[in-house]
Amino acid sequence: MTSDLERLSECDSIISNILIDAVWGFTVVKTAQPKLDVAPLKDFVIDVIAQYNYNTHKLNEQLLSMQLIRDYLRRKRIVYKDLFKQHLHVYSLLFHPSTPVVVKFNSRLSNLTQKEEYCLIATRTIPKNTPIKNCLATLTRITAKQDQDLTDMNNDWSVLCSLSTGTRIFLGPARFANHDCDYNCQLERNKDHINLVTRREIRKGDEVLLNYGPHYFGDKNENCFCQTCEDRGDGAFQHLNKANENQLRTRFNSYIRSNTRSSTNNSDSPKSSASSSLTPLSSHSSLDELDDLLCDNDMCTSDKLVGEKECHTCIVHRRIYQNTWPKRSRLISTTEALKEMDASESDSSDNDQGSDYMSPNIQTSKHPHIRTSKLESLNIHLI
Ligand SMILES: C[S@@+](CC[C@H](N)C(=O)[O-])C[C@H]1O[C@@H](n2cnc3c(N)ncnc32)[C@H](O)[C@@H]1O
Repeated sequence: MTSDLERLSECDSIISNILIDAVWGFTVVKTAQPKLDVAPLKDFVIDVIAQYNYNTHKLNEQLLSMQLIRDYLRRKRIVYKDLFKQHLHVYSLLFHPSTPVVVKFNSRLSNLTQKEEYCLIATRTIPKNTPIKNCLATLTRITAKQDQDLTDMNNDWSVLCSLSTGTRIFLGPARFANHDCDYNCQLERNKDHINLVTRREIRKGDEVLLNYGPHYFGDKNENCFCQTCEDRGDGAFQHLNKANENQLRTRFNSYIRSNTRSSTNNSDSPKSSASSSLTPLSSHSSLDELDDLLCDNDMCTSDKLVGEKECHTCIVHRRIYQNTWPKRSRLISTTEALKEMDASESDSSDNDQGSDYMSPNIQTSKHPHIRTSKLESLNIHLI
């Protein structure tokens, strides 16, 4: 019988493959994990996200109506279909214009672990003690045997948390939070999901970081590669200095091997081109600098013009949000724009969207009957 964990991990792989890998050109789903052939559909997926990113329910409807997904779900039991829909929603929320984090490639950690590592980066400042909006995970209980198997497999998408109710695993976008001994977030459970909640203010450009526990990376985290350990000469850095980076890698890899029953597959090794072409995240020294960058890919810096020189991340981001990375605009229908106008007239205090909705490019020529000046004041991009 299929367990909760097997169902959730399959959903997570299929959905990550569609909504992260196909869209951004990443490889968060490794070769051994289940996936569908979404490559031919990636433009369709990006277009659908561009059209419905502000309305997650509609976005899900559109994604679920894709033939590939319908064919895939047709063979599945109802319990799986329901889980898939719920988990799809959790991932679709990442694209909402009000979501304050993005999944990014992390070249620093990839260089150290010699695996392809991703992370969560804040795209705006998030105050202390605040749940990170739309960055959730789904919890599932696991048995002691599954716990052991996952530890043996050193599964990247899993962080185990021993709660009073037993061992559980969380899957969903929050799983991209890496560990740092000086973490800025913690997991908190709400009714259906778990949230990442800030322990201190997280500033725009900062990585969202969790504490996986004191012995996740070996005894007293002696194999931890976090920035804090590097700064303090602790964890994996305690006996070695920067000149011994190769030793560090060898040490981490032998730690991985000693915890791995089945051998890791080829896709676990970092993309050589990606790791060399990406600027380490720590290079964002000032907050304002992030506004000037198109993204954290050094092929795409502020001294280059937008357009043909944009990198893949920027091109896709612009297609989805009509804006430069990491700014998000809304792309909504005229009906909805009018509804928003009425709503804003009746409730001018609703400022939830803040200054992150930035789209001055209202296509008024297509919609001459719309009250343009009001729409402009709402910063709404019409379709
Ligand atoms: C839950 S995942 C976090 C997301 C992961 N970077 C990814 O791309 O899927 C846990 C994995 O991230 C990496 N990782 C996270 N924090 C780390 C740290 N402080 N030191 C070493 N590896 C870390 C390890 O490869 C670990 O197995």
